[in-house]
Amino acid sequence: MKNEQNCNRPGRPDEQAPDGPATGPLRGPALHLRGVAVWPGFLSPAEQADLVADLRGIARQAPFASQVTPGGRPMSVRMTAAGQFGWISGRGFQGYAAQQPDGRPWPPIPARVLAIWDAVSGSARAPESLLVNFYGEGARMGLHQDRDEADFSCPVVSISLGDDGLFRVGNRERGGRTESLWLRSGDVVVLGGESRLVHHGVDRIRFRSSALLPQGGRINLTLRIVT
Ligand SMILES: O=C(O)CCC(=O)C(=O)O
Ligand SMILES: [Fe+2]
Repeated sequence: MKNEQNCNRPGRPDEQAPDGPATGPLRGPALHLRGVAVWPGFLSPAEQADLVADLRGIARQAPFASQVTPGGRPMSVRMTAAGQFGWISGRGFQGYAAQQPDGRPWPPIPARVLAIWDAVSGSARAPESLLVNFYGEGARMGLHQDRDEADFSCPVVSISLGDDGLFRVGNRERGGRTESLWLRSGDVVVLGGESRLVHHGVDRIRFRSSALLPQGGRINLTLRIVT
């Protein structure tokens, strides 16, 4: 169902003056890669550690699970979620789901994660879904669009934790040239406006390039409005 509200609110943070907005916790201007806004080092090491603690709480209530694509191929990332909607994928189906496979609700989105959305999204609506992807050694995510949400005026906010990940950005259409950038722990990315539907993916991680996660690996959090 299409929600009549949309996410536009005057003065998206990444369109404001280079020295930042008058209020709010934005730290430094964003870089832009094909319209994708990137805040390198948005989170301090202490803030990153706090988020990892929040994620441990989520994983206790909603364990990370391996999923297969609708075509039956195993995905290399392991996933969990928080908020009103998680993501379930298996042979012949994939989509947002209001419950875990065992029928339990997803845990709530941590306040510290909501605060990041408030700082960078420029969205008048609150996020409904936090997807948590864990990339172990060798994991990757192929080029795709995030297009299962109802309202593309709402951005997707992505937070990187742990090992470096090589993030590739293409075009709205399939194919064509792409550009890549290493995302590091604490970086925040916004796919919004013109860049909301660009193809993107993670080619590889640099396993054990960060000491944030004792077992190594990369965690990516995405915040989305689904309805
Ligand atoms: O891991 C990333 O940086 C991107 C993840 C992503 O594109 C997604 O979850 O849809
Ligand atoms: Fe994506």
